[in-house]
Amino acid sequence: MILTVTLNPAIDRTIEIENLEVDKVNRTLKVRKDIGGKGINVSKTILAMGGDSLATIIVGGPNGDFILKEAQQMGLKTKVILNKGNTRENIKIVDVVNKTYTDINEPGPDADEAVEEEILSFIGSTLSENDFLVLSGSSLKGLSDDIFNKMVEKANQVGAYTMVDVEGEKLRTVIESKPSLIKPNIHELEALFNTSITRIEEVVSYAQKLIEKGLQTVVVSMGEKGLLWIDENTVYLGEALKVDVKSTVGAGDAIVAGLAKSLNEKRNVEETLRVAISAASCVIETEGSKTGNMASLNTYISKVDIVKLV
Ligand SMILES: Nc1ncnc2c1ncn2[C@@H]1O[C@H](COP(=O)(O)OP(=O)(O)OP(=O)(O)O)[C@@H](O)[C@H]1O
Ligand SMILES: O=P(O)(O)OC[C@@]1(O)O[C@H](CO)[C@@H](O)[C@@H]1O
Repeated sequence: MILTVTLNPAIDRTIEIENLEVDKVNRTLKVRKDIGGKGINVSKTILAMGGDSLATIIVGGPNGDFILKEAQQMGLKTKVILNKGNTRENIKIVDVVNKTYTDINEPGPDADEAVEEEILSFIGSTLSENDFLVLSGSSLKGLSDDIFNKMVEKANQVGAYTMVDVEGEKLRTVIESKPSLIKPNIHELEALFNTSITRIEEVVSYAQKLIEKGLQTVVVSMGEKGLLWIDENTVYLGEALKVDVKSTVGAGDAIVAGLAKSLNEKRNVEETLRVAISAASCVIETEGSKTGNMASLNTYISKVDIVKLV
């Protein structure tokens, strides 16, 4: 089983604009609303690929109701933890002329006192060996600073595989709990080491420092430059496909979805990277954070180039 966790889901409001200008009145071309938050996107993409997962979500208020209704309509399996505060709405501005993608994310509501205990006990009682726990996205105010560590530790206790896609201090902290795999993008890796990275050799060398701390695998996504897989013995580069980018929202989540689904099916690294990159290509060809249309998935899988560097 793949269990995703979204502590801070969102309604993603995607606004298309021609030539976005700050300090001016801008008129929209199109607006759409999707249910989002990184773990929800991972579950949506797994479902679109014909896979199965359980999405654990903390929701509340009218926005929470909207998310539950949409999730049910799309056939997403959910474990719902109710919170009093209204779930957030995030703005995604796509400038269709200049091809820029701007995110404005709300912090989300405060967590009720009971929520942390509820989520930890659910994870503890649900996961067993061979399961996958996928933790991604931001947290809620009111939850412990080391909430992600606590969730990883629950999974470690039963020998489940843990995948984490979080940023900033949360990433720095969660590494101490030794998740099986983390997926920073290159900017998150730079922030982690307080440096700037230009060459692939540097990405590999910083990722190897994390492997030395006890992680099994570090997957670094690098936008149109593709993806690096680094583990104790090997390094693979998966090259991105050239596609018509409609929205990059959820590209990283599609990578995580492809990794989780393929590793859960015990595919090898090369196959896993092919699936992950192909899923991301399908998602970025899709408007907003609508579920990616996976019609091209198999064609893309056969096109992705994987290079074994070590
Ligand atoms: N412009 C692009 N052209 C082709 N592929 C892309 C492009 N941008 C992203 N991708 C694909 O999506 C993957 C993930 O992208 P990226 O590294 O930007 O993730 P991220 O920063 O975690 O994404 P997110 O925007 O979801 O936070 C890349 O590894 C690549 O396969
Ligand atoms: O604020 P967070 O939790 O870091 O990110 C939330 C978010 O930007 O991530 C998804 C795309 O990856 C969107 O659906 C959502 O709005």
